[in-house]
Amino acid sequence: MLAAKAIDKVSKWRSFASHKFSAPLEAYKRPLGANEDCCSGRNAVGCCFSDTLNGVYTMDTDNIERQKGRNYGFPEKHMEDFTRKAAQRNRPKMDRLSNICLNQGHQRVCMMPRNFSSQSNGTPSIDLKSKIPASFPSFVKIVEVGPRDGLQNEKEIVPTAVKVELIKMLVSSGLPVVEATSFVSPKWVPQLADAKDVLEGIRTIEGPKFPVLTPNLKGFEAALAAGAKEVAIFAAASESFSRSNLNCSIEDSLSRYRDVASAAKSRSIPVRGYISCVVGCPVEGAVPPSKVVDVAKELIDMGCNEISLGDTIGVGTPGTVIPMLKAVMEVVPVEKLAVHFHDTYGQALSNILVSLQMGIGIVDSAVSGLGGCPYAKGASGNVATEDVIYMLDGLGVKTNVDLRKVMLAGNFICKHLGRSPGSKVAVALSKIPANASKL
Ligand SMILES: CC(C)(COP(=O)([O-])OP(=O)([O-])OC[C@H]1O[C@@H](n2cnc3c(N)ncnc32)[C@H](O)[C@@H]1OP(=O)([O-])[O-])[C@@H](O)C(=O)NCCC(=O)NCCSC(=O)C[C@@](C)(O)CC(=O)[O-]
Repeated sequence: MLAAKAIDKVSKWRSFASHKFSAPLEAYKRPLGANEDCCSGRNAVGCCFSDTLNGVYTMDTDNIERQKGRNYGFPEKHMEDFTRKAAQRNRPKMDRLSNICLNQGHQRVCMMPRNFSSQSNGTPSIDLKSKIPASFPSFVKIVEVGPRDGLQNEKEIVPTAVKVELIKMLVSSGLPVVEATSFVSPKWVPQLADAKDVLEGIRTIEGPKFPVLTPNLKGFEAALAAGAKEVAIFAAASESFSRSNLNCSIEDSLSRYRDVASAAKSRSIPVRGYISCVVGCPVEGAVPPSKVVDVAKELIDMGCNEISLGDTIGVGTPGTVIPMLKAVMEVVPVEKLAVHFHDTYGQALSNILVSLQMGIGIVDSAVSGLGGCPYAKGASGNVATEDVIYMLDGLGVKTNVDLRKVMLAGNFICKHLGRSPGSKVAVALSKIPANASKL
């Protein structure tokens, strides 16, 4: 009797599962018909790029219609509308956008020309510049944070000579800013206890900027004594994270930073301000944009020349990042804003893309996707510099950074750390024969 009931339950589940999962999956495998849209929805550019990159792109719109009521935790107004009606509404826009990704038919990727580079070779068959929003920057400044954000979280302490060599390799790639180290308490972050020696090792390098993190006046004075010419202060939008990272409240940290900023001003030292947990905190969960705005305003008022908005644990998506950026842009001019995404859920590039579309022209990243914060459990590495450059090259956005040289730096540090390079670009290129790649 019991067995019969169980069999009945299993067969009901099977029929439910086959309806719920196989039908959409089959639809996903099916190539698009001539009259079907490859992309639909308000955030159509992101959808085009990410989904075409996954290969064949089709949608079971009826199934999506059924699931439309589902909310994945974002406010309704930020939900994407993938319905067939939306597709029809967006048809003219999509017709224009489809040129970006689909000149090669409905079936395959748009970002992978045969030479395995994201750059078009020769004359581009499509005019990308005319497709992107006017606010999209033509140049992006990449702030390389690998030697600091990347190495602060490594279990094994990396020798100073290796750090110095890494910085030199990164500089040789053309990176304009390489965050070198932190002058924080060595009890809190022993990995960067050699900050003074690292700065000594790069003292003679001219050209790029080497900002260092300073959590208080003690760190600021030590950094200047060691030759630092730029510093960064780092606050949080979440009270809990501030306490675990800095051992004090947000207000107390800001009060310390006012002292640092005023000391820096008197010596003409530029100060970058970080805000951590701009969309989510490992303890408090979702962080409302208003909290980020409050801290951003304080940092800008105390004289920071740049504010870097950090998704410390990498939980953001365009759905949460866009409203946060919109709110912060009310109090900080867009040219002073940078974005700093960790890639825990694989959303970093999408988040960067929407940030660029909103006019932001400064992006933080770490070679080979190194990184994570020792006081943010579960945070994965930063977005990989290689992947950011690959995307920007593909968009025709200038960085003046040589991707191959960044990859060499990535190989170097990963070899030292005993792991394979972590960028998607490095993984992809490792799978194709060397002579097939013209990257
Ligand atoms: C802020 C403190 C110092 C407070 O730490 P505390 O224990 O509250 O401070 P304290 O004043 O009681 O000092 C404790 C000891 O540290 C010394 N000390 C105090 N300050 C310094 C200093 N500057 N340099 C060197 N030593 C220092 C101080 O002299 C004393 O030494 P003792 O008397 O015990 O021998 C500590 O919490 C700290 O160092 N925190 C830094 C944590 C950190 O570096 N986190 C990672 C960077 S943030 C991040 O990664 C996020 C970001 C930026 O990437 C963006 C994102 O992704 O969101």
